[in-house]
Amino acid sequence: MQQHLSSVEVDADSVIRAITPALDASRHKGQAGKIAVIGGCREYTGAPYFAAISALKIGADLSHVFCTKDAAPVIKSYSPELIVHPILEESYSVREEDKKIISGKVLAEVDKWMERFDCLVIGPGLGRDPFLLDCVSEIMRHARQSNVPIVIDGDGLFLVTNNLDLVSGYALAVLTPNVNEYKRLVQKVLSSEVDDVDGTQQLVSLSKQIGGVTVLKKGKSDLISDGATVKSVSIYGSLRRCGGQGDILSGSVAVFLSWARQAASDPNSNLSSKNPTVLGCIAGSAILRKAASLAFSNKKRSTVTGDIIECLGKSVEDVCPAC
Ligand SMILES: NC(=O)C1=CN([C@@H]2O[C@H](COP(=O)(O)OP(=O)(O)OC[C@H]3O[C@@H](n4cnc5c(N)ncnc54)[C@H](OP(=O)(O)O)[C@@H]3O)[C@@H](O)[C@H]2O)[C@@H](O)CC1
Ligand SMILES: Nc1ncnc2c1ncn2[C@@H]1O[C@H](COP(=O)(O)OP(=O)(O)OP(=O)(O)O)[C@@H](O)[C@H]1O
Ligand SMILES: [Mg+2]
Repeated sequence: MQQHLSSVEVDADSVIRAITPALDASRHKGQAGKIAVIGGCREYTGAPYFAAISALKIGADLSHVFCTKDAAPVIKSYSPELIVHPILEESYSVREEDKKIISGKVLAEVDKWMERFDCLVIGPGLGRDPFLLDCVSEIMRHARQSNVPIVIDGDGLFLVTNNLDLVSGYALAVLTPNVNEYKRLVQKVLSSEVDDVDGTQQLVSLSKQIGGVTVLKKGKSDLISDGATVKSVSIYGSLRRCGGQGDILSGSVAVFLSWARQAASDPNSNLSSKNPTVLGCIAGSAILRKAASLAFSNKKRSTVTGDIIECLGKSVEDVCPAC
């Protein structure tokens, strides 16, 4: 009989404690993380907001959003905490002959900031406009050249699934597919259907086939693989499946991934042999689930994504007290 590969449930609290930086009076603004979300268009303004504000609520210092011109005032009005750049354009607002100039301008705007970012989150509420996605492909290429980690979610996964070279072999890329997004990835990369019997082995194959990119497959348990191992996070979350929880997750993974890289660079740390993208996924998933559980215990059926975001701080504090 064929042996099935099983995932290992991780001690997520230990990971969170190992990578979360201590709050220290000598640290300056920015050291706890500068995150940028590339997303937000005419239809979706909630998703990029959820991802960006979650990064701040977990403990990042600065959170930017690069979105379309018409999404920007809406996102700004949700929160003064976010730095919002109204730079992306959709096809409907661009003449064919202006596309080259405009995409050059978009790229120049993002490039001004690129090297300062600790992580990009690409895709929450991005939409699927072809011109916009072409610009975002260029942004991804530049992020990769600058060694900036990227978390790819939502419509970013639509883009990447159809252009695997954008991430293939990039060790600092994380894909966070939901059930649908995973199905499309498996079909494209492995030319097969999702294996419900030996899903763990299939996840490893998927990650390997994209050159060791870390994949966080969302579901009842979140499964994380970089092609070498499979870790599982099954901490109880909530019974509510309101939209936006994946967006929280993407912002959360971005912060913890940045912290994991920072922690591993300390010569006294024993994290240097661990993959920071995997550590970031473990911590991000666990904190979202803990926050969802706290929110659900208060709000039950009326729990919405904003309630979960309000519990992110406590879910970090319970594991890693600030002082
Ligand atoms: N407030 C906002 O601005 C938000 C904006 N968002 C943004 O929307 C964009 C598109 O992302 P997405 O997630 O809606 O697209 P996709 O994955 O194709 O799902 C579409 C449909 O698939 C189904 N379905 C889903 N899960 C399933 C499951 N487990 N098992 C079975 N079926 C399942 C379900 O369809 P139904 O049940 O109606 O048939 C679902 O409605 C993207 O940019 C994202 O960031 C969101 O982040 C939410 C908050
Ligand atoms: N069946 C489930 N049981 C428990 N938790 C789940 C389940 N499905 C998803 N989750 C939790 O919700 C989080 C978001 O997963 P989900 O599949 O809703 O993402 P999504 O569809 O991308 O969300 P979004 O609406 O933000 O786009 C996961 O990380 C996981 O913690
Ligand atoms: Mg999603």
